[in-house]
Amino acid sequence: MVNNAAIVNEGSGWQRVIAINLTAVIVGTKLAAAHMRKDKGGKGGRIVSTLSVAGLVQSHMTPVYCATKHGVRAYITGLCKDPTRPDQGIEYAMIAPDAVDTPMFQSVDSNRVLFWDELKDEMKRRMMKPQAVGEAFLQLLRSDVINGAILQVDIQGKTFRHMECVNDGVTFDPSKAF
Ligand SMILES: NC(=O)C1=CN([C@@H]2O[C@H](COP(=O)(O)OP(=O)(O)OC[C@H]3O[C@@H](n4cnc5c(N)ncnc54)[C@H](O)[C@@H]3O)[C@@H](O)[C@H]2O)C=CC1
Ligand SMILES: CC/C=C\CC(=O)/C=C/C=C\C=C\C=C\[C@@H](O)[C@@H](O)C/C=C\CCC(=O)O
Repeated sequence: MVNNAAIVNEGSGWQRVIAINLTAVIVGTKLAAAHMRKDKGGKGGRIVSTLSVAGLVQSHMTPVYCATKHGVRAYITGLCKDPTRPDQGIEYAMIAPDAVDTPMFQSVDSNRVLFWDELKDEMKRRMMKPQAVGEAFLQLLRSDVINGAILQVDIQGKTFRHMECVNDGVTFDPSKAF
């Protein structure tokens, strides 16, 4: 199961950002986990949530959006560390891209993102094609164990992090995960 839907809007209507980016992730994850857990008759599985670099840093450009992505990281980290998780047979991981050339990015303007006029050139310089994120996603799924992984994707390449955001280089070491 993938939690991917999100919006960005720092203007009026910011409450909806919390509803979609954070509340809906919690609701969806609860529903999926209840269906998937092996100890309750399910088949187990993986739940991957699309974070953002905004879930790893604090940005004055998108403070509400950042708060939701940090919230997702905290929530998923908690599930990842649940001592009953191995019996449930569910793994949790996240992918954290930098700017990507999608309708979300293309629709950004100074009503939705703060300081956009000053920062847009820097963000556009860092922008990736969606394929880069798709390839990273597949790389994540090919790993034997993914519980605890955050795969950061940016124009420098890919970096695996563990839930505490310790940079461990490009190889995910499951022994350091939870
Ligand atoms: N585009 C970017 O620069 C970056 C995007 N992300 C994340 O990637 C994920 C995908 O975003 P993009 O593809 O860029 O955006 P997008 O705007 O192109 O796609 C978002 C999708 O979410 C859906 N959605 C929005 N609200 C919904 C709702 N209430 N119910 C059901 N579906 C809803 C939209 O219909 C759309 O298909 C998001 O979690 C976003 O935060 C992360 C880092 C950078
Ligand atoms: C604006 C694009 C909309 C949505 C995509 C998304 O996920 C939002 C990201 C928002 C903020 C990301 C900030 C990342 C910051 C760090 O990488 C800094 O090193 C970047 C330096 C300058 C950018 C401006 C800032 O930090 O506010």
